[in-house]
Parts: sequence; C-alpha cells; structure tokens
Amino acid sequence: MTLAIGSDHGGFHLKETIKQHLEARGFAYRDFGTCSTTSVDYPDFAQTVAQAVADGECERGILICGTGVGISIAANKVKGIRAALCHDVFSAQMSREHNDANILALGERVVGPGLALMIVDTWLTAKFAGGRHEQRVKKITALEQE
Ligand SMILES: O=C[C@H](O)[C@H](O)[C@H](O)COP(=O)(O)O
Repeated sequence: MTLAIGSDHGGFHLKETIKQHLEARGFAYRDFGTCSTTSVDYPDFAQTVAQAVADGECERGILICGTGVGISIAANKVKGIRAALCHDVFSAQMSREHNDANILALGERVVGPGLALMIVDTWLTAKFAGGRHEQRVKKITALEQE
C-alpha cells in the first residue's frame, strides 16, 4: 500500500515524525508537502493528497494541520474521500471498520507524537468490516451526486 501524506505548516513537524515511523515500519508513501514551517494554506495540501487518493494513485492518505479540522473539511470536498479526524485510538479503528475512511486527519497542536503514532498504527492496520456498514458507506457516496 502506498500512502499519500501532506500537511500545512501547523502539521509539518508531525508529518516528518509520521514519515520516519512509516519508513521504520516499511510503509511506502508519497509526501505532497508542505516542506517547512513557512505559512501555507491547508486546502491546497488537502486537495493534492485527496486527489491522489480519489484517483487511485495512492490507496490511502494522512493529512495534518494544526487542529486537523480545516484539512479534513477540505479533503472531504473531494469526491470519493472519507476523511476522518481522529484524536483517539478507538475513533481511528472505527473510522476504518465502520466508515472505510480513506484519509486520516490529525492535529499537531492537539495530540502529542506518541498518541499520534498509535492512532496512525491503529488506522493503518484496521480493516473495513463491510456487512451493514457497506450500505451506509454507499449512502455517503450517493450524497456526492446530489
Ligand atoms: O484548521 C486549520 C488548521 O488548524 C491550520 O493549521 C491553522 O488554522 C493554521 O493557523 P495559523 O495560520 O495561525 O498557524
């Protein structure tokens, strides 16, 4: 699985920490920026990562900003994207099992690196449960056509 990863300046340090962690765990990723703590606009990075996932260029994505709020709102505007903002391990697991989330959003100013990496690990390994959740995810997709 190749992951798309991106952040604004508020998520830059956590993005670098997550990249090192992914490398140590043998996950392939593509870094869509930003490349420093110079102020940028999070919708730009949400769009490139979300598009890479929506186009199938990358299977899933991770987006980070200061709170995770703005970058998840922006990513969810792209058709086919189910971005989940998760600051606890339970939500991260459920976002995969129940919602088939294809992007994980995190806020660097909200969680410390230890918890963030635990959330990432949980989110990467959890699998969509299907069954009754299938029709609900289909209904989310149908909303995109309205
Ligand atoms: O939801 C938005 C994100 O948290 C941004 O990272 C944040 O708004 C950036 O704020 P500032 O420009 O004050 O660093």
